[in-house]
Amino acid sequence: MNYSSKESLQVKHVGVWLYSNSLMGTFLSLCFRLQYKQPSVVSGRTDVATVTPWLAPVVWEGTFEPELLDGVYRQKNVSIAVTVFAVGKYIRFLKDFLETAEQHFFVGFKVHVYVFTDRPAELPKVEMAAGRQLTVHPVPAAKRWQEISARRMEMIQRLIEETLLPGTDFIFCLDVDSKFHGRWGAESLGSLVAVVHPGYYKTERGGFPYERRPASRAYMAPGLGDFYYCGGAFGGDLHEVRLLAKTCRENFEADAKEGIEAAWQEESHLNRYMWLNKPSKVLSPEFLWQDFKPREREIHVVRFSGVVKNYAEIRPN
Ligand SMILES: CC(=O)N[C@H]1[C@@H](OP(=O)(O)OP(=O)(O)OC[C@H]2O[C@@H](n3ccc(=O)[nH]c3=O)[C@H](O)[C@@H]2O)O[C@H](CO)[C@H](O)[C@@H]1O
Ligand SMILES: [Mn+2]
Repeated sequence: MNYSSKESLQVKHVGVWLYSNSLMGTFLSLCFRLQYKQPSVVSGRTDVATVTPWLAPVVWEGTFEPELLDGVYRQKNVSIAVTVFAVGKYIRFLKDFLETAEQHFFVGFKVHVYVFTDRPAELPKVEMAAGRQLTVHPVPAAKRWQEISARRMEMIQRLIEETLLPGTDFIFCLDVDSKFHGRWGAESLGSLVAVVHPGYYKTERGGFPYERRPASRAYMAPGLGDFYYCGGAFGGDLHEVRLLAKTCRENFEADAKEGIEAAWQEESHLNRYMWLNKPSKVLSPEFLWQDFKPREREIHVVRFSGVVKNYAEIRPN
């Protein structure tokens, strides 16, 4: 072909413009390297809902291309923080949690795990891949498990404000009494991310274990509610999660001053928050299953699951 000098200048300008646009650059370079199934707007999973009424994706196996997503976010060099609390006897769950995270959680990404524990001497030794690290934050022991679970919000808020901002892109806050069994990667990233609780994803909203006393700041009136989200896994970008943690913590403390503790502590406050501030991405119960529950038809992959435990033996009260 014979371009005139004017034409070739235009072609060059278009090229420069494309490559100066980082997102476009990402997609162009991915297109050259990646082979994946052609997306379709008329076929896909039909056994589950893949979008909420406020147009947030609901993430299920079969709704995303793992390689494509990893490629998009790896080029952005994103960093991910994880908080996990292992207070009292719950330190026993940490080894499996960390080992399985190495196998399945954001493999190949920059991951920094923050462990909050009163037993730093009992920290398990787990080898971590390059780009992954762990920091221990000592916390006091507690007399009541409700206190531990509720105090998490305060510590997450402080960690974000004092250590993570600015510099870290995303954070996930996870229960320790759980293991990873399958991929948990870039498909989970979003500004405010909630996980649908595995125990209530087919329940009518009237049956959700929300806080039902109007005196509590976690109150949910009958007839309201989207999904029942779990307290054992949530996340998002640092600003959104800071606001969530701060709000839940303030509401929890204001309730406590009036002698009221929500039915499921911070989980109740989180549910109230997510009702008022809709999550930008909803993760299906694949992202927090429970080992004691038989696998259901629509669960094609269990990514993360709570282990069976003897509450009376491991909790302080
Ligand atoms: C699947 C799920 O969503 N689980 C939620 C549910 O819990 P679970 O029954 O799974 O609660 P849990 O006993 O796992 O406690 C929540 C978390 O608090 C920490 N911990 C608790 C007790 C203790 O002695 N030491 C300690 O470190 C630990 O990280 C644990 O994973 O209800 C709790 C009530 O508030 C929380 O909302 C949990 O997130
Ligand atoms: Mn748990």
